[in-house]
Amino acid sequence: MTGRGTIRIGTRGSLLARTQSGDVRDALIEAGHDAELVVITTAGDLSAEPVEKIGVGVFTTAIRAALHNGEIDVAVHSYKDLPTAPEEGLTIAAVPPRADSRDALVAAGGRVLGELPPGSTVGTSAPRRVAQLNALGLGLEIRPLRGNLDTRLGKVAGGELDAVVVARAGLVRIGREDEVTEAFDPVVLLPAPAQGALAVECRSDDAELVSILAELDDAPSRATVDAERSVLAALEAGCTAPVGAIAEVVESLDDDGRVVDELSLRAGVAALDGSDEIRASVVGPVARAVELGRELAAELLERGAAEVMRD
Ligand SMILES: NCc1[nH]cc(CCC(=O)O)c1CC(=O)O
Repeated sequence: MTGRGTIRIGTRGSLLARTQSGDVRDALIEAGHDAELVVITTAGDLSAEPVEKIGVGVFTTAIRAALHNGEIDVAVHSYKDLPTAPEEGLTIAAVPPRADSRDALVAAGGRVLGELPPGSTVGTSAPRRVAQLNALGLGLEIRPLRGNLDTRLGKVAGGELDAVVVARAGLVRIGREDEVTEAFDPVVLLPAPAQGALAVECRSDDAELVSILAELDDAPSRATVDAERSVLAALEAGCTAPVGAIAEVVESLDDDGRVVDELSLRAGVAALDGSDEIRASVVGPVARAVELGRELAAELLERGAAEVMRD
């Protein structure tokens, strides 16, 4: 037990947010600390507008404000929702073991993507998903989609859409992974940088809490997220940009035949209408995660990524 009293964890009110914050609370309790959830309503929860309209960071600003003013001690974010710029006075003290980073299709009739005929309606608002789905050239009708996961899945069950594309991790967290009809290999659809990862944040000057939370950190998960977000930052793009990235820790053999961990990173950008797409990949030391991301972004830019994203 710590002498500091109950650790207050700020969370959005959605089932997904409460579940993932609840996991962090449970991990803290498991480690012998007192912790509780404090639900905070964000502008993103109140608006049905596409995220590109209401702005990057819409889900996280209110929670960070509560952290700054001391209403809460810890914020648990979906890492992919965080702007790439670091927040003054706050520290990401832990990246817990990451969930599946892949995007998932939930289609009527249990169909996979290749079974959807041209003209099928597929709901998703993320420009990254729109662009990559269009680039596949399947003649799909991409429709805007917002709201919590329950609302999104309801559009398929209710017959309004033939399919939706969402993050598989979100469905796993709310116990609805059974509804996934296809988990997209990144070769088909590159996930959002940091998808499936959590960022556990606290005030930088709360040294005691920084070290308590550090016990929840998973180094490989942090390395993959650092690499992916480094691509995004170097492209000067935000979480609503048509940028996909996935990093994985893979085993390889060094010059002496010893098994060593390396970081494999793939990333790409696509034009919203699918008319153009650029992808690249790199493999290197895990300790160079951020540099590898920057190098990959530089290659993408050299090959015209800025122009592709503008189209
Ligand atoms: N943009 C919304 C969002 N932010 C985090 C998740 C859940 C998955 C995750 O933690 O990456 C989702 C839903 C989705 O993209 O389908």
